[in-house]
Amino acid sequence: MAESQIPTVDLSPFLTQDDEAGKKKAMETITKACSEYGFFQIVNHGVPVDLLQRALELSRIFFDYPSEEKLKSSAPLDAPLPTGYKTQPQQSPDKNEYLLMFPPGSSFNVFPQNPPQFKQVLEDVFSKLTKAAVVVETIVNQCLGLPTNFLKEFNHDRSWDFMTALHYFPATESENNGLTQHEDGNCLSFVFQDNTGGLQVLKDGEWIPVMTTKGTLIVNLGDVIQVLSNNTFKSATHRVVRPKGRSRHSFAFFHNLQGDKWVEPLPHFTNHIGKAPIYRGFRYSEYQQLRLRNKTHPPTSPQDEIGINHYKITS
Ligand SMILES: O=C(O)CCC(=O)C(=O)O
Ligand SMILES: [Fe+2]
Repeated sequence: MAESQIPTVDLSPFLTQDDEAGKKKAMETITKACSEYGFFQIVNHGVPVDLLQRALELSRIFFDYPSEEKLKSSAPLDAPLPTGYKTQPQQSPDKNEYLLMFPPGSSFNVFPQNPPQFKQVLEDVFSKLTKAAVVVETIVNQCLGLPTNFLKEFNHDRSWDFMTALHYFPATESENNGLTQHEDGNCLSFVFQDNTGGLQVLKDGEWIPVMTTKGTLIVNLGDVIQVLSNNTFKSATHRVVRPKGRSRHSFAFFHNLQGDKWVEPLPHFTNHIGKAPIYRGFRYSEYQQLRLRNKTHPPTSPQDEIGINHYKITS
């Protein structure tokens, strides 16, 4: 029987106290989790618990509206990713609908008019999660033994960060896929979900259900960190399974890299330690476009989706 929880890390030693022992303990837990499977959860992260709950409530109200209302906040595809309300293509195995936004103030954003408080709450959650992500990125930087502020400087442009509010439809008798097994393409992702559960992480070949308590944020590493660290830290494999008889609501926040950035294994994890690079370098926007195509034109077989192995050096 698999352990039913992923490790929980208290971020207060980094935010409010000068607690060296607390920091050390947190870093040991994060290093272990990131080396093995790329997932952990955080508490005392600085994002108010009430705000996270409010966002889930308003999201539920929004997704309960009829299609005509939701489609009012649908936008054409002119941003790095489509913003506003979207449904998955008919042939997609992912049975969800979502609302996507870039940082508050981005000209790409299209917000629903209703419920009226939704826009403000989405913007507040986004801003708070941005701050939490910078803190976690700094900790990951330290866990990887990189020079101080290396990741912060490498990933200094926040304009490609994005967030989705997700609604998963209840499972049918024959089928329960909500979001197919995948790794995220970005640097770090944060997820919070309602008490329905359904998020699962692959750990030692077993799917572990991630049940969260109110206010806990789930963190997973993405492909950019895996490539930069030459597989020292893992991009987490995860999926969403839909329960029967009830909808599921969640939010995913993507601490993302600006598209022009060049991504390749860092010398710290290659030349400096006499290890061959596992990936060839690539421009991040190219990878994001390939991944977007997986969504807009889902391949017949999910195994044919393009992931980070596209850049793996094979010989
Ligand atoms: O809805 C969730 O819990 C996870 C979402 C996710 O993994 C994603 O959007 O990449
Ligand atoms: Fe994901």
